[in-house]
Amino acid sequence: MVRAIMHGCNGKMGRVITGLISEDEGIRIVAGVDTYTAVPNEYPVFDSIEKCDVEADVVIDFSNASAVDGLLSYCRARKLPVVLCTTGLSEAQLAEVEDAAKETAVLKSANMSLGINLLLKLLQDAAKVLGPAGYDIELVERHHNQKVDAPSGTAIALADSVNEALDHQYTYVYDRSQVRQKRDKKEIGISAVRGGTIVGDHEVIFAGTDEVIEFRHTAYSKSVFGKGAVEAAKFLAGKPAGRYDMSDVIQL
Ligand SMILES: NC(=O)C1=CN([C@@H]2O[C@H](COP(=O)(O)OP(=O)(O)OC[C@H]3O[C@@H](n4cnc5c(N)ncnc54)[C@H](O)[C@@H]3O)[C@@H](O)[C@H]2O)C=CC1
Ligand SMILES: O=C(O)C1=N[C@H](C(=O)O)C[C@H](O)C1
Repeated sequence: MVRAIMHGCNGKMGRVITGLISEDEGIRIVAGVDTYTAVPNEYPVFDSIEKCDVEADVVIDFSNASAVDGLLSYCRARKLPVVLCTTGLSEAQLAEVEDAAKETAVLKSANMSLGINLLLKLLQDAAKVLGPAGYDIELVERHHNQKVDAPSGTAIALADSVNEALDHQYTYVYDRSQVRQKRDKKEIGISAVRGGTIVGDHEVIFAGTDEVIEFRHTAYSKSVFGKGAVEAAKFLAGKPAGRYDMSDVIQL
């Protein structure tokens, strides 16, 4: 039985994971961490990771970018594997993730769903044909009105996947309002929509002369992320130090 610490246990995803794990015989939550502690939990909850003294095999993190530095230090010190799902990390934090992975197992993924992880792969084939053919590439993501980071981590991961297939020749443009000029051929425009309870929607558009090809993924419930995170935690427990991602967990 894998013992997990749920970091961000009282947030939207923390609650989804708590529900999923309560019905899973292969894993249990032995402790939670959240700065918001004014709700009852069925496991002990600490208001910071530093205070958590419960033995565990893995941490699942859905919290806030500001909480990730402390979490990485904690996991490094204890050689504790961590499934890092929080988005909006700075460049310095991304470098810190790579450093931490030299000392413990770190699985970082901006999106734990099967669909997005398949899309990351499919897009590379499309980009290799449509990029050189001169198709313009644009990305639109839509999320709920509680989301704090923009663009979404998934949008950046999708753009990175396309750009990797195109030998990293493209730059990303997030805002066209300050310039009066046509788009460059070698750019990927990324737009963010925020509203209501949209769970997560990503559209990748390849626009050519007289034809448009669109790839779209729509999440209808947060469970698709939760299920992937639980599978990732079971996979990562006991793994040696290193960088992992969802392609190590899901057969694609
Ligand atoms: N990788 C993926 O598949 C997915 C990633 N996410 C990302 O996960 C993160 C959390 O998403 P939600 O659960 O929707 O947000 P949320 O705001 O509902 O929950 C975050 C929780 O973290 C807690 N928190 C804040 N600072 C903390 C700290 N220092 N230590 C411990 N807990 C702290 C908050 O009190 C809150 O309960 C976001 O960055 C989001 O983009 C969300 C869904 C899927
Ligand atoms: O904040 C969210 O809700 C989500 N965040 C992730 C992201 O930024 O890509 C993944 C998912 O789309 C939901």
